[in-house]
Amino acid sequence: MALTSKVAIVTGAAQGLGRGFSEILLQNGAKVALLDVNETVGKSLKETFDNQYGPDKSLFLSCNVESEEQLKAAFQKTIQTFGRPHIMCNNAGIINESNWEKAVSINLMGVVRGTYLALEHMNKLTGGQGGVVVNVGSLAGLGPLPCTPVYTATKHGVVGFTRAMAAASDISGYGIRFNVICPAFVQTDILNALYQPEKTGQFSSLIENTKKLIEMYGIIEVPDVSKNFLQLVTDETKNGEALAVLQKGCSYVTFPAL
Ligand SMILES: NC(=O)C1=CN([C@@H]2O[C@H](COP(=O)(O)OP(=O)(O)OC[C@H]3O[C@@H](n4cnc5c(N)ncnc54)[C@H](O)[C@@H]3O)[C@@H](O)[C@H]2O)C=CC1
Ligand SMILES: CC/C=C\CC(=O)/C=C/C=C\C=C\C=C\[C@@H](O)[C@@H](O)C/C=C\CCC(=O)O
Repeated sequence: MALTSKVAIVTGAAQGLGRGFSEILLQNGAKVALLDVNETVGKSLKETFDNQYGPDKSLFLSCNVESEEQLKAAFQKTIQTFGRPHIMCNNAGIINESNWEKAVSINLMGVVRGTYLALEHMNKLTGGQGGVVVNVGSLAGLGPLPCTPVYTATKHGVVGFTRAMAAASDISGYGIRFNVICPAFVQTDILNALYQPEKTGQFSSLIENTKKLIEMYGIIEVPDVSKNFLQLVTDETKNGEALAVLQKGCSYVTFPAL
């Protein structure tokens, strides 16, 4: 998929991986709707992108992915401004084992909400142009992260949901590809949560295990993930793929055929 003039929507775009994904899409000629609950940082990023890529290449929209109404409004505003979307990245996510219902609502339900809205507007069977959805899982979506059982569950859910959507699209002919990116530890603010007892809750005592995992896997930088994200967006042979991104390199996950 060539990205020139394509329309992308990225959730959690204000910072971290979402900012990286948005930036590489802009660098490759796409127009990007930046959705985030953090208005201050999101509006500041929009100013930065305006200076780098021009004022008509990105759009910041305040949006909480816990709200179906706000996501629907963000899609409508994107379509009014740029036209129908071709690319959807459901990236917004948190760590909160204390308020685990919030983590489920954002990390898993927010991905379902965003994916279903993308299907509604991109499905070739209902007038859409087709396209690609890249959901953000985690290495914790492929194996357990002991300090965050619910976060692990949400990410396993994102992986399974995305693979099922890819299979449904293949069978039904939506013309949409669905892939999931599964990074290990990346240098962003979310890592701070691992050291905050109010976020790790009853699993705060596992901090030493977490530190060992971080030592074992290392910490990768956002651009190393963004370049692999771009592969999932542009390579039209990729549907139903889970791409693990580790410090030692990246690999497409082979799942057992049961
Ligand atoms: N940093 C890491 O080590 C890894 C992160 N991930 C995933 O990457 C995604 C992005 O996280 P990071 O960039 O690392 O963290 P981050 O905390 O730097 O960025 C998360 C962004 O999502 C936004 N956000 C949070 N809740 C939201 C909501 N309800 N609605 C809309 N936006 C919301 C935040 O305002 C922030 O801009 C998450 O899904 C995370 O689980 C996956 C693997 C590794
Ligand atoms: C609490 C989350 C902190 C930051 C965000 C995030 O998602 C980071 C995840 C980083 C690492 C997760 C590691 C999980 C490790 C084990 O469960 C393994 O079983 C993972 C499965 C396959 C690993 C493949 C490999 O090591 O080559």
